[in-house]
Amino acid sequence: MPTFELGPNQYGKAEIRLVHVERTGAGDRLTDLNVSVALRGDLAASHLTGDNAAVLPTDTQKNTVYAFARQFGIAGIEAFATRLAEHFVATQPSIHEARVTIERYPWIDVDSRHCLRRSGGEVHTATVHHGHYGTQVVAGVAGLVLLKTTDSEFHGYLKDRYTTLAETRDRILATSVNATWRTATGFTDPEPARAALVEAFADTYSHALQQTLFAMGSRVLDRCPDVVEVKLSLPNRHHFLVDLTPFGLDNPNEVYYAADRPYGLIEGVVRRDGATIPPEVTWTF
Ligand SMILES: O=c1[nH]c(=O)c2[nH]c(=O)[nH]c2[nH]1
Repeated sequence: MPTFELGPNQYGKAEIRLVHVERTGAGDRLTDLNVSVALRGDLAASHLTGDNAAVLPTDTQKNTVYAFARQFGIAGIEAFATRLAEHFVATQPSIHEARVTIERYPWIDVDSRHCLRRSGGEVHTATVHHGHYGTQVVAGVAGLVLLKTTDSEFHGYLKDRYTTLAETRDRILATSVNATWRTATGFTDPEPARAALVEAFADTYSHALQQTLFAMGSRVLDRCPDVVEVKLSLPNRHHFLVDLTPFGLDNPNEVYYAADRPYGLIEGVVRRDGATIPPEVTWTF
């Protein structure tokens, strides 16, 4: 009968998506992190016999990350990771080593108040349809990630027996803009359309992402006379306020869990009155 032994092992909560908003009078400061924790120590029994006496649950590790963000803020990712790693080793005798890895996603201020754009990842697109009908140019932008730390509400919606969503008068609104626009005349500079999308997202007080979508499309039509219609596909990147009350902490719109899926997907076309889509032009969102 062969015998086997347990080799090196570690465990922890990976990819804890934490968004921290420091609300200052001079504009909100956003920190967007992906935190992973790995712990090592006297953990053989949990693997060999199922005895969990030495196991600090990964769920607890996740809670600690959110609670520390509220209690201590996030001055820098090195300091935040060090505080967490030291905590796990100092407070749990069974844990001898901790590795905390943090990725920080950089954001750029769109205005001096509440709107930011995530840097990198944005793609500009162009699709040309050419045939007996002439040439149709569809230009666009994809992966343009925008976020407002406030000026967004969602309430007054339908409720049925399956509804659990709480109405909110103040939430984070974030999306990754996928937009295409069709011009009547062919080539056009995409920058004014892109700028109009960002500007409308920033300055529209939102009651729903649907309303923001229409405002964004309308702003493009307003600013770009040669654009006939705009198609928008806006994933609602949900940010859920973390309930810190079990840890004796309040959460005045400061610590959020950034969920990646599932997400709402709000899509629509905004066009000039009377604009017709040539049947030859097949839209792709
Ligand atoms: O802006 C929103 N539109 C919705 O249709 C919706 N549905 C939901 O659960 N949250 C939101 N937010």
